[in-house]
Amino acid sequence: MADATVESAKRAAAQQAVKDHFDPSATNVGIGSGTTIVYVVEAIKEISTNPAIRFIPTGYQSRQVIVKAGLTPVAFDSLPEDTMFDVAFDGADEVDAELNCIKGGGACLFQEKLVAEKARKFVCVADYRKKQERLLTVWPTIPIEVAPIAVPTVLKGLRTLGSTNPKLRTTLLEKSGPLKTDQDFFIVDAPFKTLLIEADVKAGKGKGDGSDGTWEVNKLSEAIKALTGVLEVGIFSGLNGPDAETIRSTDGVKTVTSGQKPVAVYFGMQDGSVEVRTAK
Ligand SMILES: O=C(CO)[C@H](O)[C@H](O)COP(=O)(O)O
Repeated sequence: MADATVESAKRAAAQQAVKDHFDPSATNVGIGSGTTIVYVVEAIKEISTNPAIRFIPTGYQSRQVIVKAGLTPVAFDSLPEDTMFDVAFDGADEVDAELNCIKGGGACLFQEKLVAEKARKFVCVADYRKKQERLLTVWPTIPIEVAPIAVPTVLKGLRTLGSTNPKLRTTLLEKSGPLKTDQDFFIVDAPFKTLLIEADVKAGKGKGDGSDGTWEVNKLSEAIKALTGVLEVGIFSGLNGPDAETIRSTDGVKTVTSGQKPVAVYFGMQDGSVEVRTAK
C-alpha cells in the first residue's frame, strides 16, 4: 500500500519541478517512468495550454500515463534526429551529491537514457528516500539491461568488476521467469560497494577505477557498458543539459561524449518541503 507521506512528498516535488521547468509553450516534452512521474504529468496537465505539445514517453508504462491524462504521446523514433526536447522529467532511484543518479528500478532505463540525452533540460523528481550523498547507500544495486543470450557472460564480467552477487531480475511472480523490458531484453541487478564521486577521487579517497576496490560513478558505468551484451547501464552521469552530446577531437580521432546527468533534482521531503539540488 502506498505510504501517504511518501506520496505527498512526490506530489510536492513534482508540482515545484513543473512550476520551475515546464514552459506551457513548449513543443516537445520527455516523460519518464515510475510512480513519481504520474504527479509530474498531473501538474503539467493543470497548466499546459499548447494543444500541439508532444509528449515523448520512455516506454509502455510512461505512454499509458500520458494517454490516461488525455495528453498526446509521440514515439521517440518518429521524430527527426535533430529534434531536441524542451525539457524531460523523470524519477530516480537514488541521487548523489554530484547529481549522478541510479535509474532502472522500473526496468525502463534504456529509453529513459535516450530521452534524457535529447533534452535541453533533464529534471529529476523524487522523494526524500532517494536523496543520498553517494550512490548505493540505500538503493542496493545497479540495474543493467542485457541481451538474454549474454546473461551468463555479463554476470561473470560483473563479478570480475567486483559485484558481489549480481542477479537476473525475475517477475513478481517468480515462476514466470525473468522480467522482460520494452526491448524484450532482461535486467541484471548488480550490487557494488558504495560509489565514489569525482570529488572523492580528487581528495584521494580511492582511485575509483576498480584497481583498489573502489569505483567512481562514471568509471563504473563505462566499465559495465563495455561488457559485450550490455545494452545500457542504469547510471545517469557525465555531462548534462545542452552539453549532453559533445563531439571531441583528440589527435584527429573524433569521439562523442554523452551524458544524462540532470540539471536539477527535486526532492519532496518528509515535512512537506521541497529541496532542490542543481548542477554546479
Ligand atoms: O528509473 C525508473 C524506471 O526505470 C524510475 O524513474 C525510478 O525507478 C523511480 O521510480 P519511482 O518514481 O516509482 O520511485
